[in-house]
Amino acid sequence: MAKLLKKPLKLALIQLSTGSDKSANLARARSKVLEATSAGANLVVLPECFNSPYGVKYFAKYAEQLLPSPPTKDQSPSFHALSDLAKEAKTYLVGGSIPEYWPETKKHYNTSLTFDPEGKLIATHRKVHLFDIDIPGKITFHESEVLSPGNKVTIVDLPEYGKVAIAICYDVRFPELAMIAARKGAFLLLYPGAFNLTTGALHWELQARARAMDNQVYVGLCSPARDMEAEYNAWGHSMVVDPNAGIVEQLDEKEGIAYAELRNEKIEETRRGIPIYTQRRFDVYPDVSEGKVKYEE
Ligand SMILES: NC(=O)CC(=O)C(=O)O
Repeated sequence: MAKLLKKPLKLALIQLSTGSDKSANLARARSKVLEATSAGANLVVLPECFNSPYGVKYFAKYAEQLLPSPPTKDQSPSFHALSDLAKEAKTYLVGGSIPEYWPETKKHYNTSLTFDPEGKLIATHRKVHLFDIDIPGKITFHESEVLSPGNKVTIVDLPEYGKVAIAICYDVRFPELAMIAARKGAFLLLYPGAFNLTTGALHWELQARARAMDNQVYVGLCSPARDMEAEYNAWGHSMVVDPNAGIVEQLDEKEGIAYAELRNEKIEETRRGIPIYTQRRFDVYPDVSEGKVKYEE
């Protein structure tokens, strides 16, 4: 069996307290990322909308221009803060997500930027599935009032470690995306995400464990910390799940960092024990990772 994860990797998910002051959010993210790398993290993840409050009315207000890449500091202070931070901390950094504006098309996106330890941008993922839901008496949310969807599966190859898939929050509910990434060789599926008190209680842990179980890979969900003063109350509970669907680490709702040591042996042991990877019946149903798939490495 080829090694999906070439050597052990220490993952850190930063469950960040965020507020309405973008500069303060960026400064707080910097101090927590440096704390994580001081503790030995090689790959650090920030939450969805880590530089702004999460809400339809905030997307345009906080949006930054990311294209053409690289943007200037005026166009995207967050791009430069993340790039500088990855370099300073000498880490792979998944910059949660930020609201993006592309003036040529006048479209907004919910976009995740990933940087390597030299500060180079190595992946961009625009949230593919927009969070449009209506649970009467509980929560109504329509990202599509402002945002446009991304249109690809995103996989990034970290040369020393292997392939990691990056998607955002509601994307976790679509098993096809995870399955495609896993079948293209990802050892880890990462989702910066901000579930809420309704959907978090229902499905946060279940989604993480289901994606891990279906694909026998590691899964990381990284939430903002809960703020009961904010209009949108994030669920928190950032967590890492192993390839056998076991919870390696899960936070409560407060600010914190979830750490996990990821090892290839755990993937191999899981796949040896329950060998669904070699038992698929593509003569009965199609392989979703083949054919017309838009993805980018
Ligand atoms: N915020 C999201 O995109 C998704 C979410 O909260 C959910 O799926 O539940």
